[in-house]
Amino acid sequence: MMQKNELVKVKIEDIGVGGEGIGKVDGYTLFIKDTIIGDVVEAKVMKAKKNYGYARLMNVLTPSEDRVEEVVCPMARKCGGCQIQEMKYPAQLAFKESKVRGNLERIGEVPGELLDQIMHPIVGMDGEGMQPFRYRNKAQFPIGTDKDGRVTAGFYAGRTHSIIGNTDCVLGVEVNEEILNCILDFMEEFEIPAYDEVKHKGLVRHVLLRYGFKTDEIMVCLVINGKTIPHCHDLVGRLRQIPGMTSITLSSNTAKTNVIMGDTIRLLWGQEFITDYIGEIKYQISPLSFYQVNPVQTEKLYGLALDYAGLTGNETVWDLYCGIGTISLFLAKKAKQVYGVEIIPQAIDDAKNNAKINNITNAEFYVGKAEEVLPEYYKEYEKTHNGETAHADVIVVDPPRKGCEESLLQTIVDMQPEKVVYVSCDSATLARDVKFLRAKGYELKDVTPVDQFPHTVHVETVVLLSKGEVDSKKIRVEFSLEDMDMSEFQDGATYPQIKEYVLEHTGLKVSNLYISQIKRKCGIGVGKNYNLPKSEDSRQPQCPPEKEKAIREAFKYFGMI
Ligand SMILES: C[S@@+](CC[C@H](N)C(=O)[O-])C[C@H]1O[C@@H](n2cnc3c(N)ncnc32)[C@H](O)[C@@H]1O
Repeated sequence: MMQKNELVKVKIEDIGVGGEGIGKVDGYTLFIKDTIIGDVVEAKVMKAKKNYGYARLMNVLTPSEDRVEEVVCPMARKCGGCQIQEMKYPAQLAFKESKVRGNLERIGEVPGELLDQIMHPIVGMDGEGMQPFRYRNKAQFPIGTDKDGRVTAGFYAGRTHSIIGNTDCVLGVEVNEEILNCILDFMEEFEIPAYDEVKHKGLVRHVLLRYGFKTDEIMVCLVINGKTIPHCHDLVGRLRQIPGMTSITLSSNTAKTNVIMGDTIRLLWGQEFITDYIGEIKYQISPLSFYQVNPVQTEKLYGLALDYAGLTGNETVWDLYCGIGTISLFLAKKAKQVYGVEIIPQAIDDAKNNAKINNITNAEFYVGKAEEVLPEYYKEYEKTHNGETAHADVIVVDPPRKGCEESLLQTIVDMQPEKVVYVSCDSATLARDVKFLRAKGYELKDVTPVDQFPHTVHVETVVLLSKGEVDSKKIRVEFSLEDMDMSEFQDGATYPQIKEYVLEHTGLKVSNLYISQIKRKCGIGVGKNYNLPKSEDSRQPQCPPEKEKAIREAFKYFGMI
């Protein structure tokens, strides 16, 4: 075990979830902030536990060859928003790719040989060797007072309430700085106080900025500890001079809370939303809407999801955790019907509205928890359709970091879609869920990481799973729609009628397969290939005697025998 204040020399081998470099000294693990893979550093142990500890970087003894010569944002270390800005971009991508692969192997128990075949290189931002900045379409700056008593905008210094002034975050668009300076000058001039988190006093708390990359529309929303802002007309007059200004609003948040936005939005000028596009789909984005922050990479991510879904226009698709329907609407253009499920009612309102403005009529949206809505729909469908299971061709999930609940994954398996497309922002929970789906017979077919958040440790991944030998206990029966038995139209009762009769009179559930087997036995014609196995080695389950008896009773009742 290390001792506090001990000076150690460490080679950094990995990056932790919080962005700290990780190195080992005689088997003892140390986490050291502001280091990157390949650095050899001198560090001082600050906190020592039994098997691991935290150390402070004292000197970079030998810099990693992946270190950038000059860090673009001088605030990067203090701010903590960009954990790996000191790493060259290609090295960031390599790190993220190996993180996804490592989690799939370790947590997901996906064999390395399989990943060699199905995992594609990470999709980074364009430009070989470039350092991608200015990719975020959304920024939220806290407003406070600096030590000289001047109003300032910036970010909170780690674990404190004090704001370090920085009006130009290099991940955001350049116009943000002009807007913030305009607001700060206005506040200075009219002596409008910034909010003080500790005293719960003052007025202006945060400024939310959004920018439409395809439309150049700008949104400004001031979050205030009150209902109005004095000299509001003056502020609006200044802000609307900025080219692209489209929406100026106030959000009232008078609660003593860390939550940034208040519940109500008041329009000051323009309209309450800005418009932007992902691909050809138009989205109206209001201050409270969830919208992906990196539109360039989002288009690539959704393009992959669409590609993996392999739609031809005949499919029924579920988009679970659909937010404002971004993926749903992307897929709706190529599917027969899309159902979206999302927990936040406001997001579903946005989704419905977005469907409307794009003239999309084959997308329906439900508010609720995916793990409740889908299983309930499945059970209800079975009840009202005589034991038939609800059908889905493709199920897309894009859950938050914690991944999907097991009950939801089980319902997905029960529904047996041909394809499951999993979009994930946490490869550890993705790996856990992939393990579950593979154990239930789904095959992992493709894995592609996408870098949505350059300079941070986060990485998105999209994977495709296909229906394989689902549930090894059941024997696979293959048949297609073309083989469907049409003879029922000549022979008295339909399959659902027979099923209903059997269920009502005996409480037994019988399948189409069993009905067709007994029809054959009774010499009632069935379609030529109906339920005959396609491959030589397929074996069909045989109808048990009590079900045969019940089916024969139904045939008698319908005058078929
Ligand atoms: C990673 S976002 C994906 C949103 C959307 N697919 C997109 O790309 O814009 C996850 C979404 O899941 C929603 N959510 C969280 N828990 C949920 C649950 N249990 N059931 C349904 N939606 C949930 C969140 O509100 C959020 O909109």
